Amino acid sequence: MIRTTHMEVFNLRDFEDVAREKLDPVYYDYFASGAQDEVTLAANEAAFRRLALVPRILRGHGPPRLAGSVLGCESSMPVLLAPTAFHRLAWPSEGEAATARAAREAGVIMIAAMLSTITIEEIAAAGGTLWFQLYIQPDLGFTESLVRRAEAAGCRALVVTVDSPALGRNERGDRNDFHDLPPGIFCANMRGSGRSDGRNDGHVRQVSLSPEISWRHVEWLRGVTRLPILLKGVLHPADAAQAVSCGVDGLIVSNHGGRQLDTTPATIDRLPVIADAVGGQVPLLLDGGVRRGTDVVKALALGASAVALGRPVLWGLAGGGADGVAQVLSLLRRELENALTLCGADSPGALTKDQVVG
Ligand SMILES: Cc1cc2nc3c(=O)[nH]c(=O)nc-3n(C[C@H](O)[C@H](O)[C@H](O)COP(=O)(O)O)c2cc1C
Ligand SMILES: CCCCCCC(=O)C(=O)O
Repeated sequence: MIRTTHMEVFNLRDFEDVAREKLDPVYYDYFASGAQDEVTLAANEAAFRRLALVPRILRGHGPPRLAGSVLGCESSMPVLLAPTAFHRLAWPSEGEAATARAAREAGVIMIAAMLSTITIEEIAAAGGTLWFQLYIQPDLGFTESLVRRAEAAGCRALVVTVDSPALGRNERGDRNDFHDLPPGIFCANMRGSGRSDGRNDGHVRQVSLSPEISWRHVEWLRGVTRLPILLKGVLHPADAAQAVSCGVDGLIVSNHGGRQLDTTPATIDRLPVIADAVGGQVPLLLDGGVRRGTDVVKALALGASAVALGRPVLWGLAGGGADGVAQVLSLLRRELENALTLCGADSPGALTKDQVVG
């Protein structure tokens, strides 16, 4: 159990307090913040609190089974690690390698961020099942070289982030004048060769979040890889339907943890309309504000195959490296098991949408 001078952790929120105590305040703000007024950041958690769970009774079964698979990848519970950038700001010695080790030991899928601070090959050396998150770069030759590296490293799916035609306006970052990584920490995957402009020093300014990225690029990507492709950042049912028509294999209902367009709705509030639009043709995942086993249960009941965790993983990492992340995952697993049991469900698939009321 991670303990600091005056804190013990009993749940995922407690880890934020530990991390705040340990982190440089500028890095804490980078991890914790949302865009502008942070309306969406707050809405994600508030929406989970607003929804109520209706248990079913007298089901007479054993302990719930949490294990299952998503897009052919086994997972010990329906929880993935969402892609988050710059893990060496939280755990300088190892960064993403510590996160990957904890995910492997917990038997869950880690979505490695393109903007990791060690390379995808180094993460793969530490990790179990990995998916690779991609911001499609206008330099398609470079983008393809990243895809080939992810494939060669053994990544089992590509997660294309589509909510970032520009960077969200982060005022905590502006106030802290935090616009680049400190010396010695880089966007490690961006340092490789293969860029048509020859720039390869891994500085954040080399990353392009471009409004030119379109469905044409998704079609292009579909043609260059056989890996399953998920789009991350889908909130509109028409986009969800178009993604399925484009041959996309899965969707992540996400508002980037409230870091991109502020005042977008909470993800859990968008899940039902997206689930209706997709009609079970591809798996749906959800992230944003998942902090409790009951949150996971609500998302599963409303149509998600699994959820992804963003900040709590960073808090665990900052608190204790791989051990801290392991503890976050183990706390959530225990809560999920308990919540499923109390809901009368022997597995995630036994939940029904009428068990969530608004
Ligand atoms: C510090 C930080 C960095 C992030 N970096 C990325 C990233 O590089 N790529 C991406 O697609 N999403 C990124 N995200 C968004 C997460 O993948 C995820 O959507 C979000 O954190 C989920 O919300 P939660 O933090 O409330 O769990 C980042 C989020 C945070 C907090
Ligand atoms: C132009 C670099 C942007 C880094 C964004 C990483 C991210 O998605 C986030 O912080 O959120």
